[in-house]
Order: sequence, then C-alpha cells, then structure tokens
Amino acid sequence: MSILITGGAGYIGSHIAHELVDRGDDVVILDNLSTGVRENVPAKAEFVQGNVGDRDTLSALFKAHQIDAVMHFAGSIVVPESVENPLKYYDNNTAVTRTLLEACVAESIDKFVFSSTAAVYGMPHADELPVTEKTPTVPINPYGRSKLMTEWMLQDISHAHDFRYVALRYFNVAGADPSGRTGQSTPAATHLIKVACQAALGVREQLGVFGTDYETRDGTCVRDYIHVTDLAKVHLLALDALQAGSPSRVLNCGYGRGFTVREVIDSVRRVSSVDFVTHDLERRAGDPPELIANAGELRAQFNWQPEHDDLDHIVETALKWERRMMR
Ligand SMILES: NC(=O)c1ccc[n+]([C@@H]2O[C@H](COP(=O)([O-])OP(=O)(O)OC[C@H]3O[C@@H](n4cnc5c(N)ncnc54)[C@H](O)[C@@H]3O)[C@@H](O)[C@H]2O)c1
Ligand SMILES: O=c1ccn([C@@H]2O[C@H](COP(=O)(O)OP(=O)(O)O[C@H]3O[C@H](CO)[C@H](O)[C@H](O)[C@H]3O)[C@@H](O)[C@H]2O)c(=O)[nH]1
Repeated sequence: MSILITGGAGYIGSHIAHELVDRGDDVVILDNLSTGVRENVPAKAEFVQGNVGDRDTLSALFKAHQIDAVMHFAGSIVVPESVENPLKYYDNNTAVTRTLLEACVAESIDKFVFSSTAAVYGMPHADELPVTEKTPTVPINPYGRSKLMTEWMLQDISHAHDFRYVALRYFNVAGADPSGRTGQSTPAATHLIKVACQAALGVREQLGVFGTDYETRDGTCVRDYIHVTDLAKVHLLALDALQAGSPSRVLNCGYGRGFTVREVIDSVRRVSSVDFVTHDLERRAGDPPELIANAGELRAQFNWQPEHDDLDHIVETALKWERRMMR
C-alpha cells in the first residue's frame, strides 16, 4: 500500500513510519516540523515539509502520489497549552483535519486512521473504570474537545461518503523504538516518563509530582502506559482491517492496567540506578485521578498481542533514547 502519514516526523508517527517501511509499504510523510524531527523519518520514506491545513500542498501531494490510505498524527498535544490558547487547538487539530478530510473525500481516499486520545473521556467516575469505548465522552479541556470534534467529523463523513476510518484513543504513550531508530525527541515534552528519564540523566534538576492526595493506592494519579511499539502494531492492524473492507471503528489503546506516578518514578530510579530528586507539588489542573483503558475491544477486533507490556522495559527504552539524545 501507499500511505500518507501526517505528523510522521513526530514521536508516534515516526514509529509507525518505520514499521510500515520495514514491511515494504510505500510511505509519504507530510510534516511541518513544528515539533517533529527530520532525522527520525525513515530514509526510505518520502518526506514533504508542509502544513496539513494547506489545501494546495495536499492537492499537489495527492497528484504526485497514488495514496491508498491516510494515517493522521499531525496535531498539537499539550493539554495546559490548549487551555491557554484554545484557538490554536481548534485550528491545528480540528480545522486542519477538516481540510485534510475534504481533500480525502475529493480524492476518493476511503481509508483513514486517526490519532485520538483518552482525553475525550475527561474525568471518568471511579465506577466507570476501566473506561470502555461506550463510556460517555465529556472532555474537560480544548485539547480533548478538539479531538472529539474530529471523531464526530469522521463519523459523519463515513455516513455521507464512501469512507471508513479507525479512530484510536491512545492512553499514555511511552517508551521508544527498541532498536533505537526513533523516540520522543521534543525537548519541551511534558510526559511523565520522558521528564523522569531527563531527571535521571541530569538533563533537568528535579521532577515535580503533581498531586499526592488523590484517592489512589499511594495518593498519586494512575495512568495506563502503553509502549509506542505495541501502539505502532495496532496501527498496522487497523490499516490492514480497513484494507480488508472492515467497517469504521473507535478503539481504546492501552493495556488495561495502571501505574501511579510514584510507581513510574520508582521504575525510572530502578532502571537508571539514579536516585534523582522529586518534589511533591499541588495537583495539576484537569488531571483525572485514574485513567485506565478497557482494551478488550481492541484485542477482540484485531487479535492484538502486545509484546512490550512491562513498565521497566518501557522505561528502559525511553532512557536509552534519552541517552542517545544527549550525544
Ligand atoms: N503522546 C501521547 O501520549 C499521545 C496520547 C494521545 C494522543 N496522541 C496523539 O497522537 C498524535 C501524535 O502525537 P505525538 O506524541 O507523536 O506528538 P508529536 O508532537 O511528536 O508529533 C506531532 C507531529 O505533527 C507535526 N505537525 C503538527 N501540526 C502540523 C501541521 N499542521 N502540519 C504538518 N505537521 C504538523 C509536528 O511537527 C510533529 O512532527 C497527536 O495527534 C496526538 O494528539 C498522543
Ligand atoms: O512532570 C510531571 C509530569 C506528569 N506528572 C503526572 O504524571 C501523570 C501523567 O501525565 P502526562 O503529562 O505524562 O500525561 P497525561 O496523563 O496528562 O496525558 C494527557 O495528555 C497526553 C498528551 O500530552 C495524551 O493526549 C493523553 O491522552 C492525555 O490524557 C499525570 O498524573 C501528571 O500529573 C507529574 O506528576 N509530573
């Protein structure tokens, strides 16, 4: 297949690009390098630098390449920034995607894989955990809303046109390609495992723990951390299912178990053998106490068999990548 990957120079998109190239698919990447890194793109992929929201760029790209399917990773992803600058998120996540979808419909591209997020669930109640795809979607920040609006566009388009999609609701994506080809390279990334690894390596002096008074086993928030390589495999399965004619789907992507912030920090200390400093801080606004996926649907639909479901292994690959970035 010939696949357009938007945001393919970014953290998650570059992992999928490598997997697709490995199995012999043709990959075209469209990325404006706002947070992505050119070096993380596989050598065998064609790279186009440009904005997904630019209709002329899209038309030229679709004219130059016979694209069979689109995988859409490009977007803005920092939750607190979305609260401060909501219009950036409704533009770069919702409006830009609308332009991309318009181009897909015009070009009769009927297969689409979308990076959605667990943030669409907002603050699920304790009795709603682990969340299923049927748990009400009540996002509490512009980031989550901008992504949910895209899910709605996809649903409506799939009813109106010959168009099928898989929207993957990622939980907390972490780790790096075990063979070291790519990883989380955005210096200002805020994800817990990334910043904890930076603290272990002395890139940052300390790590703040946002909130220690939650009703969880040690008072800190619980998240479902999924290794990026297992998530990449899900994308390949989603693409193959669409290619085989399967209907549109929305699927949670997690392992179905959670770790507290303190458990993650213990893991990073254990794996790095560095007892870095942490400070307890106030709760961060908008953090749900616990977010765990019910991933039963994903396993049932795609027969997905994760291979990296081990917190220390996730941390080990993230740490290895962080060391490489220091060179
Ligand atoms: N990282 C996570 O834990 C997580 C969790 C849930 C969902 N997601 C979603 O997964 C997707 C990928 O996230 P990531 O962690 O790889 O982020 P990232 O910032 O590393 O990757 C995003 C990529 O898109 C590019 N980009 C952004 N806007 C663009 C535009 N208008 N035109 C062209 N390129 C553009 C960036 O340069 C970057 O390469 C995002 O849509 C994000 O919302 C990520
Ligand atoms: O320096 C830090 C960073 C994080 N945390 C805590 O660690 C947990 C995980 O935080 P992350 O920032 O790593 O990720 P989130 O759980 O906030 O994830 C949200 O933002 C992501 C994108 O950044 C994804 O979209 C995801 O789906 C969405 O729920 C949270 O309890 C957070 O408060 C800290 O204590 N200190």
